[in-house]
Amino acid sequence: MLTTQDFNTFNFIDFVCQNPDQHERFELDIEQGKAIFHDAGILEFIPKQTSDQYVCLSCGVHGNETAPMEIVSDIVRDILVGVQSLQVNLLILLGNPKAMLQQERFLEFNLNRMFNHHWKSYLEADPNCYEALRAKRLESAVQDFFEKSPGDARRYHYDLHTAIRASKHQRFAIYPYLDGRDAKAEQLAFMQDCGVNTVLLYHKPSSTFSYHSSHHFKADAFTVELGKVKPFGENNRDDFKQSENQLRKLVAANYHFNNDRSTDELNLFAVKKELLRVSDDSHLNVDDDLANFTEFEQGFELLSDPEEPYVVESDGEAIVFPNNKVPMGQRMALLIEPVSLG
Ligand SMILES: O=C(O)CCC(=O)N[C@@H](CCC(=O)O)C(=O)O
Ligand SMILES: [Zn+2]
Repeated sequence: MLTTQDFNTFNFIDFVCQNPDQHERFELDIEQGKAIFHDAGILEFIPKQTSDQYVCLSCGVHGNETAPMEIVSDIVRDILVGVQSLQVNLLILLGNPKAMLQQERFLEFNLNRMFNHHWKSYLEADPNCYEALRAKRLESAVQDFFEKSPGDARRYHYDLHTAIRASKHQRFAIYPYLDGRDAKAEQLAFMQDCGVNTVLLYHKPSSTFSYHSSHHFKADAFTVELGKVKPFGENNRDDFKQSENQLRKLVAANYHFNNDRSTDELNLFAVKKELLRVSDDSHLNVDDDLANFTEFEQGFELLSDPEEPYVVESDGEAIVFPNNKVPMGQRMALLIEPVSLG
């Protein structure tokens, strides 16, 4: 059991690694309010002063994306110790503890393809599917958290990732489909303040965690790619400092959202097409080390497939997240094009 004496050395990653099957809820009174350990990797902080801001920071939805877990773990320790001010309702989620233990992206299935209730079909096929059970549990944690917020409260969910490959834009975010709502200038400004100068507007509902929070709870939600995947301990934390500092400001209710920041420096893209695996023979003709946002020339056969190949239609079409190792029906890459704010 955790006591206040342990706070100085508390490491959320180690704690979750040691207790991946811990499902018992326990509460601790801390100097700045309350810490509620709901389940493995599900930790809620309630500040002493009531707040109308509900912030969810998730990381480790892919178990090998270590830098965001290190950042979040440090923030947790600093809240417990009292050196990080806690002025918002905060939900911290470490998404896939068992994949993290193995430093793998996932055990069996990609957790970030299971939200928005997509876990149901996986559970029908296998009632013990770890990732499906985890998606269900994470959804209920987010639901309990956001449903406590009054109607006019601010709800935020930043799902922190790192990308498999290098990227022409080192940090970038996916703004999930907004179901007809407008992109928010203040959110794009927040991304820029985090050092995220590239945003990709998603074009349709999806099964990602950020879309789930955006769709069901009208949260301002993003998937944020903060850098490149590296093993624990090998991240250069200076590369992440700017993002970490803004997240810390947010937790301290010390970040002031504003609509007036210029978006001149923002690279905005929209998804033109999802390239899906449609057969066992679907194959992207890209090198393993090809950087995200690499552009292609018209006429290049980007996706080979006997039935549905994709040939680049115009110069400058680019891709992100190319992956030849996805199951049938899942996306092998996103084809994107630059856009400007309407
Ligand atoms: O680098 C890669 O290929 C994957 C990085 C990653 O995990 N990205 C997320 C993006 C989620 C979204 O589209 O909002 C994912 O693929 O789940
Ligand atoms: Zn990821």
